Amino acid sequence: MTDAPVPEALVVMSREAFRNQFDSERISRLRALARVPDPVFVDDLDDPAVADRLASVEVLITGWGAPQLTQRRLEQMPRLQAMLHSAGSVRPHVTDELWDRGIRVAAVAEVNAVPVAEFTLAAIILAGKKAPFLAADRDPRRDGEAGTARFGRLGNFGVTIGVVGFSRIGRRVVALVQQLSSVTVLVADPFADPDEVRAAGGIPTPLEQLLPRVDVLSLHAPALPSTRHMIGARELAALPDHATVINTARGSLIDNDALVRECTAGRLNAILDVTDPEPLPEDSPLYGLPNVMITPHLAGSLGNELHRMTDAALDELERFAAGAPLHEEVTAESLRLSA
Ligand SMILES: NC(=O)C1=CN([C@@H]2O[C@H](COP(=O)(O)OP(=O)(O)OC[C@H]3O[C@@H](n4cnc5c(N)ncnc54)[C@H](O)[C@@H]3O)[C@@H](O)[C@H]2O)C=CC1
Ligand SMILES: O=C(O)C(=O)CO
Repeated sequence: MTDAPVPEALVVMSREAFRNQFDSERISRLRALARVPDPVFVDDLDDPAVADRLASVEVLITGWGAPQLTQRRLEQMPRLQAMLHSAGSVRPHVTDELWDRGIRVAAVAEVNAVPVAEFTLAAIILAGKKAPFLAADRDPRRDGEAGTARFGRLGNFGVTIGVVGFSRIGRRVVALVQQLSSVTVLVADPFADPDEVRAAGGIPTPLEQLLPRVDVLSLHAPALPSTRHMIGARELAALPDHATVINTARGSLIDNDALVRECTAGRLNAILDVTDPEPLPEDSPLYGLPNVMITPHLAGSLGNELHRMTDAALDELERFAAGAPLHEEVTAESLRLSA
């Protein structure tokens, strides 16, 4: 530690997020790293009762439920020096004014990538076994070969996996699937360095060449205007019969209507941790299909995995307080292609 002054910190997130992310041990660590007058956290920056805290705060630890830090809000925080985001994407919370004012921004997306990649590995293995679909199948013909054939080829030996987005999560998925005994991993990402993809065990492949070759398509690109419906009717039609689409990224990457058509026809299977819209309307045909497994956006953050994100944000606070470089600093430029 240096003799740098101890910064004043405040946690800004929903009450539920705070309860999930900050147990007494982590509140103690926060208090050891920073001056934290009461309240430790606020969920409403517009509450007049917190105006004094905003006037003196130097570091915000943000999370789910935090508002966007607009110019108006930043004017309430004249001493703010850093925003350390302890949840998934920082994008909805930031504005250019942060960087214009020289406020430093850090994220924990690398840490958040770990459980998403692990969930994806599990989904890929189960998709090979067709386990979620066979478990959900209520067709009396499901016993034996006839049952399994409805969902496609069975098994993980020799499968081809298509990874879209050599992102933080995509890279981890490519690394994790190397542990499977015999898989081919194709990677579509126009911004990735092909040598890095090859070094990780993937084969750089343009999306249109990847689609017809995969047993499993796993999406890991960020939600940007350029990625909206990147998997549309044409791309889904290019997938082989019985391929499984895994989406842990964002629902907007897929044209939902086209996916509904393919899955209702029984031609494709899907494992969806994210949907468009989210949640799906109660009458969405996707709910009733045995070839579709839907989880409620849980891949990245649930239960004890939230503590890993809190710890990573507190590690950033420790670095900030010591005047050390931040581990995952976000700049306006680094957000251009990012989640
Ligand atoms: N299900 C969950 O709980 C969670 C989902 N996510 C989502 O997972 C996805 C990946 O997150 P990260 O790995 O942090 O993303 P990231 O921010 O690391 O992704 C950036 C990379 O995506 C790639 N990319 C950009 N445009 C692309 C395109 N058109 N085609 C292919 N690749 C493209 C580029 O290589 C870029 O560097 C995001 O959509 C994110 O919102 C993230 C955390 C939790
Ligand atoms: O915030 C995100 O990006 C998530 O998807 C939840 O971890």
